Amino acid sequence: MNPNKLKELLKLYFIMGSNNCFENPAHVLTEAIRGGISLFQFREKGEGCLLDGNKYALAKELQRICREHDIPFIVNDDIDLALAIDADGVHIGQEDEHVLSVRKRIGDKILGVSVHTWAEAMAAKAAGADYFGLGPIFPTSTKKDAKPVQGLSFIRELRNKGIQTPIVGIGGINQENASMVMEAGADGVSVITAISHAESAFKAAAELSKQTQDHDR
Ligand SMILES: Nc1nc(C(F)(F)F)ncc1COP(=O)(O)OP(=O)(O)O
Ligand SMILES: [Mg+2]
Repeated sequence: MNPNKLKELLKLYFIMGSNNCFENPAHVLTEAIRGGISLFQFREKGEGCLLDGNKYALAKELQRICREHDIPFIVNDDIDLALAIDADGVHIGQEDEHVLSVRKRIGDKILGVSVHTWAEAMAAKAAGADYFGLGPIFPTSTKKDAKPVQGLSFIRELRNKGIQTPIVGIGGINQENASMVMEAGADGVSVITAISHAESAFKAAAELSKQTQDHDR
């Protein structure tokens, strides 16, 4: 995908699974879209997550909502599911299937990779990653096996070294700190609980969307 188009999509990247929600995930996603998210990742993982047919059914339901509103649908980790439902892309981490083999399997779908070091970023770039997920930027309780909090330094390091690859920050990002992540050089922020646990997913997304505008570098 064209990097500039992808940078626009990464502005407000909502990530959610059924176990991140107190209420109906389809309703939360619909409200988040109404509030202004630009990209969605289906991440059905961790304690109490759906499996097999139930996971597939929820993926199809949320994908339908995204398609109705022209929001690309990304699948976390599960390449088989992504291919089965013709998702718009996948996101993988360092412990998931290797970037090279995933790229071969998904063709020109969007491929996001979590990177935590210069070496991981260069390897992912060389293997065909379309964007980097950098984090955890701030402390997070969502991902139980998250790596140490890295703050904004790694975003700044990549930009100072002239890396233009689309970058989205992740981990503990909310309405209070989203602007800082953009000012450090990220093209967007990804959030889970800042929207999925909000009183109003619509208002939370709208506020975050405001914070991520007007930071064109
Ligand atoms: N899911 C993610 N999405 C992003 C995105 F860039 F999309 F914001 N960045 C990072 C992660 C974390 O990916 P990973 O390290 O494989 O852990 P998990 O599979 O538990 O999410
Ligand atoms: Mg993963």
